[in-house]
Amino acid sequence: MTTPASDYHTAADTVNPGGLRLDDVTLTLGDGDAAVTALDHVVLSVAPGEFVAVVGPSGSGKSSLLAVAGGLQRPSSGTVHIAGTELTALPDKERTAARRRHIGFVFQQSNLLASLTVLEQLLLPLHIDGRLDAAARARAVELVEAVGLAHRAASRPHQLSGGERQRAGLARALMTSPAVLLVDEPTSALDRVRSAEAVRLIAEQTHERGTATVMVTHDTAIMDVADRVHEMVDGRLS
Ligand SMILES: Nc1ncnc2c1ncn2[C@@H]1O[C@H](COP(=O)(O)OP(=O)(O)OP(=O)(O)O)[C@@H](O)[C@H]1O
Repeated sequence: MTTPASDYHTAADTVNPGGLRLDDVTLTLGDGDAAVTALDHVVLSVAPGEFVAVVGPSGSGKSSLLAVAGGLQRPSSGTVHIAGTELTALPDKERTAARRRHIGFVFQQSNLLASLTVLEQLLLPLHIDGRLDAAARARAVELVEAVGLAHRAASRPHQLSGGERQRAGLARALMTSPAVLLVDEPTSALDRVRSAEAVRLIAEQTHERGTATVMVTHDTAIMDVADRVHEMVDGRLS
C-alpha cells in the first residue's frame, strides 16, 4: 500500500501549520493634514520555515509592518492571517491570546520585566499559559546558552548591557516556538560578531522549527542569510 503524498508532512508542518499572510493592508496614522500612509496596500506571505527580510530607509513603514503583522495595531483596511487564523477578525481579548500563543516579537527595546532574572523571563509566558514543564525548563536553559547568556541566567535586566538585554529578548521570543517571529533590527545594540550570531540563531530556529520569520533592518548584510528580501519605500513593499 502506498501513502498518498498528502499524508507526508515535513517537520515544519507538524510544528507550525500556516504562516503569516498580509492581504492588501493599508495603515493610515494621524488625522487630517498630518495623516501619513504608513502602509500602502501591502501584500506579504511568509511560509512556515521561511526567513524574510524587509529593508528600507527610516520612516518607510517597517515598524508599522511588524505592528500590524503582530496584531499590536489594527490596519485601516486589509487582513492579517497568522497560523491559519484571521487575526484582524478577532476581538481584542482573543487577539491578545493569539498573539501570546503564536507570535514572538524581538523589538529594539527588549521590554524585559525588571524584577525577573534572564531565565525567569523565558519561563514566564509558559507559566502564564500553564505549559511550564521539565521540557520547557530544559529548552529555556538551552536557549540562554545559545544566545551566549549562560553566565547571566540569574541576572536581572539592570545588570545587563544593551546587547545582552536584546539577546535575552531574542531567547524569550524563541521560547514558545512561535508560528510567526517578528524581529525589529536585532543588530543595532549588538557588536558585529554577536549580531551575526543572533541572526544565525534566528535563521536556524526558523528553518528547524518551521517559523515564519520577518526581520526588518537597515543592515543589508542580512541579504546573505534571508531566504527572501523585500524593500519598503513610502509604505509600499516591493
Ligand atoms: N503615531 C503616528 N502618527 C503619525 N504618523 C506616524 C505615527 N507613527 C509613525 N508615523 C509615520 O509613519 C511612517 C512609518 O513609520 P515607521 O515607524 O513604520 O517607519 P520605519 O521604517 O520603521 O522607520 P525607522 O527605520 O526609523 O524605525 C513615518 O513617516 C512615520 O513618521
